[in-house]
Amino acid sequence: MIRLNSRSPVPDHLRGAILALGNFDGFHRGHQAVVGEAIRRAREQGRPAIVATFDPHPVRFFDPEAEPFRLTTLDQREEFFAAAGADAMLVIGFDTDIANMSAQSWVVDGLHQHLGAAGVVTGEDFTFGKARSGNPQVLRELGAPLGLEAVTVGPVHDDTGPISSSRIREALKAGETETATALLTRPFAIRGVVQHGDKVGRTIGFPTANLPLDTYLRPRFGVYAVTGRIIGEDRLLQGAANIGIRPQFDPPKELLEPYFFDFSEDLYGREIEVAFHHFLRPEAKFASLDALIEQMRKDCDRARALLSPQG
Ligand SMILES: Cc1cc2nc3c(=O)[nH]c(=O)nc-3n(C[C@H](O)[C@H](O)[C@H](O)COP(=O)(O)O)c2cc1C
Ligand SMILES: Nc1ncnc2c1ncn2[C@@H]1O[C@H](COP(=O)(O)OP(=O)(O)O)[C@@H](O)[C@H]1O
Repeated sequence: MIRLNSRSPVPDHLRGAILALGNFDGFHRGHQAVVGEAIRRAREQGRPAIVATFDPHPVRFFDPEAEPFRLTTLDQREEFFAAAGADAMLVIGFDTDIANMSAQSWVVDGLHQHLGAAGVVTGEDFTFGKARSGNPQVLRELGAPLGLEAVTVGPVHDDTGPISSSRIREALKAGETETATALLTRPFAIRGVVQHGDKVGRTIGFPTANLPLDTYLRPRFGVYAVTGRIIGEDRLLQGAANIGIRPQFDPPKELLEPYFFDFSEDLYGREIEVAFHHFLRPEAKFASLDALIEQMRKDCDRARALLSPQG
């Protein structure tokens, strides 16, 4: 998919697009409805469909020390937008200039002149521009004279209420993985490049591919039944993973460490994605290494059972 940058010119064939405007970090059911509506309108009108996203996330720009909260990386979002049928992703590089842009300038200079957009679809609560002065009504009023149609899509609800990224974050922090999966329509997944670790895993019969957590939201620390895939390959691996500080080992380090079943390849330097299916237990420090190994065997048995079609 074509990746546009808010600073570079837009190729001619992508002008006149319908833009889904938002951040879409989790790409949860609510985000999917907004993006889906933009793509549906684009197809109907024979126009290209572009999906916007911010990088860095505005919250991180305003508060660089904020606790990590991301549900996806840019690469993960790009895959979701492409699968939904978008023609391009517009990455809005959030910086001081963007933060200080008025709502008027967003619409006239950004959406109309820079992008040449014919329509824009947002959620009902989308705000933009300096001091969040822009909202869907402002978008409609400023857009109308420019031939820019602004449409909103209401929140998607389930039995508990509107689906939101904060509900997903709370569920993941509580270890309620299955709830997060339902809201996202897929399991929460961490993607990264496999690093070298302490090489202890192989000596205890459980080699684990070490992944940094970066700015990803920290789900409840502990052991999970996971699936994994190597980016660029079709195979789906199954496994058990520890995410946390590994209290059994010194020094404590925040890591995601999946052990994949029936697998023995070298993964160093490869990009992999680990999806969280079921929380098994909190991470712990055991009386001995043998006690940990015994527990890891049980974890793997449970993970296999849960991940099997009958589980
Ligand atoms: C299923 C599973 C469960 C684990 N449980 C724990 C645990 O409860 N406590 C802990 O300190 N390490 C636990 N680990 C171990 C670490 O994640 C990791 O294997 C260890 O730090 C050695 O990894 P390294 O050689 O890759 O650095 C677990 C690993 C797996 C695969
Ligand atoms: N089944 C497996 N699951 C995870 N990693 C595996 C597996 N088999 C082989 N590996 C390889 O072994 C490495 C992990 O071995 P380990 O002894 O834990 O070393 P490190 O401490 O460097 O992670 C992984 O990065 C990967 O390259």
